[in-house]
Amino acid sequence: MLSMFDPVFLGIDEFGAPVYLELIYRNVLAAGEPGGGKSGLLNTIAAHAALSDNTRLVLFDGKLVELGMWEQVADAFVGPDIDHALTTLRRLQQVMNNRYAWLRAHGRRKIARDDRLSVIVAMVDEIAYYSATIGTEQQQKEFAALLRDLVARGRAAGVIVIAATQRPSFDIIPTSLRDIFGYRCAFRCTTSNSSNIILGQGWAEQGYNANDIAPTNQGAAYLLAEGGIPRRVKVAYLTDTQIAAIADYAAWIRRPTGIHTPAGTTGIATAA
Ligand SMILES: Nc1ncnc2c1ncn2[C@@H]1O[C@H](COP(=O)(O)OP(=O)(O)OP(=O)(O)O)[C@@H](O)[C@H]1O
Repeated sequence: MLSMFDPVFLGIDEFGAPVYLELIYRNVLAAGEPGGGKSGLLNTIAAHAALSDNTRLVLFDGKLVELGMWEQVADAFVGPDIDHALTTLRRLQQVMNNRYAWLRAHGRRKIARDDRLSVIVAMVDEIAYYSATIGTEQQQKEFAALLRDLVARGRAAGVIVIAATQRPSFDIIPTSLRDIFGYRCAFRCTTSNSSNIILGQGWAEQGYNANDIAPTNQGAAYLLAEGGIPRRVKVAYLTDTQIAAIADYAAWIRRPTGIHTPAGTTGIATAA
């Protein structure tokens, strides 16, 4: 089986060579204008996660349909409900805290493949929906604070955050949040400033400008990995039929195994 400890196939670079991401111990921020291809990236990562051993998905999708096809393999699927989103994030925070207590007790700093602790992949499509659109201001602030905490502290505890937004502005992605994402992926942006908000100040002026991506080139993006130089990529795209087939197969390989008996019976056959 695949594992989240293995590199995740993302797509191809401008020379047609495959691009892989080491997602374990890292987070991904994807942003760009509507229709740029962010959901394609999320679905490609979700497919790897769904097919991965010992991996749990926690999905936040205000539109229901972007990540909806993975619901059957997700531990939690949060739709347009801020209370559900907050409860789920608080639970993730608790899991993260418990894991840090466990790591400390074992004199360790981060989880490893052999620990057999599950990797938790939390995906949010779209950040702004929960942090600026639904709910009260206090709920939105709590959502932003919990998400930031997961991004900042989750990595070593095996919690990976993949978050997307079509609003690359300072109110949705403040610099302090952006900078703690190990990978940033800028799909087509309407302005150079938006591109800089995703990748970092100054990249557009050096020629790495997501505003230059043609509107017809969906799935094309600049990918920046920690400390590197943005790289032009074309993200792999799964059609709805392919996603449905992968999700079905993932549900099958994740099915409960062993012998189950109906409630109230012993499961031992008795002579008539
Ligand atoms: N990598 C790709 N290769 C080819 N076509 C793509 C690719 N990514 C996206 N597309 C096309 O662009 C359309 C919009 O893509 P997608 O839904 O991923 O954009 P988005 O950025 O998530 O939009 P939104 O912000 O509205 O959710 C898709 O329906 C598909 O037709």
